[in-house]
Amino acid sequence: MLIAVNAGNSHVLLGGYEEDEQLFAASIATEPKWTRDDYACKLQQVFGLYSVPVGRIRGAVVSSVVPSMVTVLEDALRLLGVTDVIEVSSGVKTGLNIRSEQPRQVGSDRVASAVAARAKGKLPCVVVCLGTATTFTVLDQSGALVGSAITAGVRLSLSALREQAAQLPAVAIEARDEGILARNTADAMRVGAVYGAAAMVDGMVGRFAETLGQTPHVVVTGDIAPLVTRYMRVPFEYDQSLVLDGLHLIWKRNRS
Ligand SMILES: Nc1ncnc2c1ncn2[C@@H]1O[C@H](COP(=O)(O)OP(=O)(O)OP(=O)(O)O)[C@@H](O)[C@H]1O
Ligand SMILES: CC(C)(CO)[C@@H](O)C(=O)NCCC(=O)O
Repeated sequence: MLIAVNAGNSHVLLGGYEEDEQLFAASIATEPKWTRDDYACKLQQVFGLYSVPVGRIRGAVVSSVVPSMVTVLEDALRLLGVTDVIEVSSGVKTGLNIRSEQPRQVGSDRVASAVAARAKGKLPCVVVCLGTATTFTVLDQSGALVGSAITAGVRLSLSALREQAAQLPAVAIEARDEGILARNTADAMRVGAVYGAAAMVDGMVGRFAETLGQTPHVVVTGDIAPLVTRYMRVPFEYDQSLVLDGLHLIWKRNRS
């Protein structure tokens, strides 16, 4: 089994793959203070939870957008006996043409998602990730990564409002089935956050379409996606496993 690991700013996602099939996916918290031993214990629990004997794991591919997490996770995997570990960094073959002034700056999670989106073959394409940050990654007709947009994620913008505006409360993000006309502050913040994110995606996709000269395929991922997509107007595909699938493809490209 191959283990794909994506350390984001909020969660570490783990996926187990065998014969191109995802056998399990798990999400644990990103805790930058945790040591190799903390993560080794947590990973051992996750493998136990999904009935994966560690001896069955023949390798791992690790992507992290939190630099301090890379070594900790790799060392934790090695401690458990997983010795063949690839890190998604500049030396790794992804097959992706990144047309950026600084290709190395592009987050490895965005690279992995772009690799998976390109493999779907529906191009041009915009990958929308609704996580800690909201990101847009644009692939042209040839599958090259030609543009990006990064903004504050839905949860992050709500917590920034609470921290910076004295009269705004902490609110949990939830769906607003009562519609867009909020009549109290907490609901107004929810409408702003959730409908606002949906409208931003619609608007950004429209603008990317103008520049690409073609309507792109839209793939949405990230843990907030199910909440935001219900209010979106552009056609889209939801793929929860995009990052992990991309990591699996990167592993195959580098190890087969
Ligand atoms: N249980 C799961 N199984 C498979 N994929 C998952 C699971 N939970 C979350 N994901 C996917 O993992 C990716 C990252 O999740 P999430 O948005 O929670 O991370 P994050 O830490 O907030 O991300 P980032 O810091 O990169 O913005 C998303 O593509 C999401 O859809
Ligand atoms: C934008 C985030 C935080 C999204 O997880 C991550 O991909 C990242 O830290 N990227 C580095 C900058 C870039 O992707 O251009």
